[in-house]
Amino acid sequence: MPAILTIRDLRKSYADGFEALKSVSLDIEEGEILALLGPNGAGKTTLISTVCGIITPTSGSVTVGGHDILDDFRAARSLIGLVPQEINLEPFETVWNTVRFSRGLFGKSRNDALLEDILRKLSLWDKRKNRIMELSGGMKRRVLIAKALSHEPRVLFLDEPTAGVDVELRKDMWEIVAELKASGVTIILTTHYIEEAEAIADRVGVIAEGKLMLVEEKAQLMARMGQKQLEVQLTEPVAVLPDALAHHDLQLVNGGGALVYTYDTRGERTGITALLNDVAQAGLVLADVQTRQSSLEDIFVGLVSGETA
Ligand SMILES: Nc1ncnc2c1ncn2[C@@H]1O[C@H](COP(=O)(O)OP(=O)(O)OP(=O)(O)O)[C@@H](O)[C@H]1O
Repeated sequence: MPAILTIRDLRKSYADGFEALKSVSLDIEEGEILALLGPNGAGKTTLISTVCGIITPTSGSVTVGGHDILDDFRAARSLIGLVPQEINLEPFETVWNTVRFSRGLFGKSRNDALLEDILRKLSLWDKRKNRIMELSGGMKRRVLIAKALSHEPRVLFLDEPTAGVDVELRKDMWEIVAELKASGVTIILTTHYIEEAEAIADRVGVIAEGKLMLVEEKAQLMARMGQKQLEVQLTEPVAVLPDALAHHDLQLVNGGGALVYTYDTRGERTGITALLNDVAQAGLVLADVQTRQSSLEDIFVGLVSGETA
């Protein structure tokens, strides 16, 4: 799949000198869902706002569908839909007018059938004549999505779509995102919720202190999550790994005082029994054993705290 969005060496320093983005590079493929995870203040909104032309980058480049966001702003921006974090709707306007005006702002010709389709998909059709002020918080969030889709963007940014919403609405949002993907829209969403990234993303990016620390297929991250480590502490340290243990995936740690064995919990066999037999055969005596499972949360916390996961 070709990249629909290309971000190269993007940097943003705010007027007070604060460096909110430090050389971010990223390619986003057409039709994928990318979740950007990061703690408060990591730079997620700055990244999205820069791509959407709300913030001017200090350096670097961004292209959307081949259009540069600075040199060819209108063409680039017309391919993007943005669902912001804050609800920024006109309270006295009706749902229908809100969505219709938004399409008009992008200079697109009137297309009531398309808007009807969008509102129906978002379960807002029955509310089309209601004023925004008469809607629940969850419905307002749906209107934000309808508004962002009104000019038929190919890339949709959702900035923390489920922050502060109840569990039911969160699940609804996930379904909406899945349907949008099925209709061919590329989706980039920011979130604090690791389970949200697990539930809906094809790829997961972790951003911390303005840097993109990792971008990886969710399936690969999940495979990493499936890994467990067994640490075998020895009564007497050894200088080198005995030959009899060479065929096991082992690391000697703690100055030779412990062996770390990494295994896949999803495999049919973990290999632990064979390993412990071989350890005994090699004449090593166990003082203690413990296991540790790495999760996406471990990986995330390790990355954002500057430690390796
Ligand atoms: N206009 C500004 N001037 C100076 N610093 C700013 C400005 N806007 C944002 N920042 C700083 O840039 C950093 C990144 O902010 P940003 O809003 O991009 O983070 P975020 O990852 O979206 O956070 P959150 O998850 O809390 O929404 C923060 O330290 C923030 O204080």
